Amino acid sequence: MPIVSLGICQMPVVEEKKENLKTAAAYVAAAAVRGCRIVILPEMFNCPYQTELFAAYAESYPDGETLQLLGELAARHRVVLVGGSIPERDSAGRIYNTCFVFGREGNLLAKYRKIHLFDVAIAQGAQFQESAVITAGSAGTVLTVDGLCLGVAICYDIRFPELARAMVLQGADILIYPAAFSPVTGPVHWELLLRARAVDNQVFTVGVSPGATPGAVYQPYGHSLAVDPWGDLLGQCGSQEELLCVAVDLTRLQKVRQELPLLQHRRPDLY
Ligand SMILES: NC(=O)CCC(=O)C(=O)O
Repeated sequence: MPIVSLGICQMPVVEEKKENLKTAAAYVAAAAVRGCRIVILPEMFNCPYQTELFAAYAESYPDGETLQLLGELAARHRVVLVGGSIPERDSAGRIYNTCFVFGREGNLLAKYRKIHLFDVAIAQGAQFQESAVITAGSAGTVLTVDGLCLGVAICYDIRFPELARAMVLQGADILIYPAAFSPVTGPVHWELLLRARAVDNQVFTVGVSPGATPGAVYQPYGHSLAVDPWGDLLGQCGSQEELLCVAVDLTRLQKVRQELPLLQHRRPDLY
C-alpha cells in the first residue's frame, strides 16, 4: 500500500468528557468520509491537559468509556485509530499518559505509555510537573498494520532523538506524536522538532495537537502537521480546530533513503 491517507484531528478539548468523546467521534467520522485509513487524535483528547484533572478522567482498559468508544469508532468506520492519549489507570492505581491504537475490527493493536514526562519550569510561562501525577512508561511501541510500520510516542517524547531513532531502526515508516505542545515552546520548537526527526531518520513524522479552546486554562499551541522524509511539510493546521487529511506516499521514503543512504552510513561502532 504505497499511498495512505492520514486524518489529523486537531479537535478542541473542553472540560466535559462526554463532549470531548462526541467531538472525537465526529472527527473520526469526518476523516473516514474523506477517505482516511489512519485517523489520529491528540494527546489527552478526553481531558484538559491539566495534571490536577488526570485522576478524575482516568480510565482502565478495556472497560473505560473512552476506550470502548475508540474500539467502536475504529470498527464502525473501518479505520486504524491512533487514539491520541488519555489518562490510563492500571490495576495498582498508577496513572499513565497512554495512547491506545485500535484496528479496523475494533481490536486493540497496541498501547504506548508516555516515557518522557513533561517536567519543566520555563521562565516565560511554561510550568508543568507531569510526573506529579503520571507514572512514566517503560517501553517504546512500534506496530505493523497493512504492511505499514507505525512508531507511536507522545508530545515531549519528540525531544528525544534516541527514541525516534530506535523506532526507525525497528522499521517505522511513520512516527506519530499525539501532542499538546505549550504556547511558549510551540512557536519556537514544534515544527523544528518534527522536521528534525523526519530529516535525521528519513521518516514521515506527524504531530497532532488539540485546537484552540476558548476559556481553557492550558491553550495548546495547535499547528498539527505532517512532514515527509525529506523534511517537506505535507500539511499544517493553524491554531484553531481543524481536520487535516494528508496523503503519505511510501515510495517517497524509499526514494529518499536510496538517494541519500543516511541510515546505512551510520557508524554505531564509533559512537
Ligand atoms: N504535553 C507535553 O508533553 C508538552 C511538551 C511541550 O510543550 C514541549 O515543549 O516539549
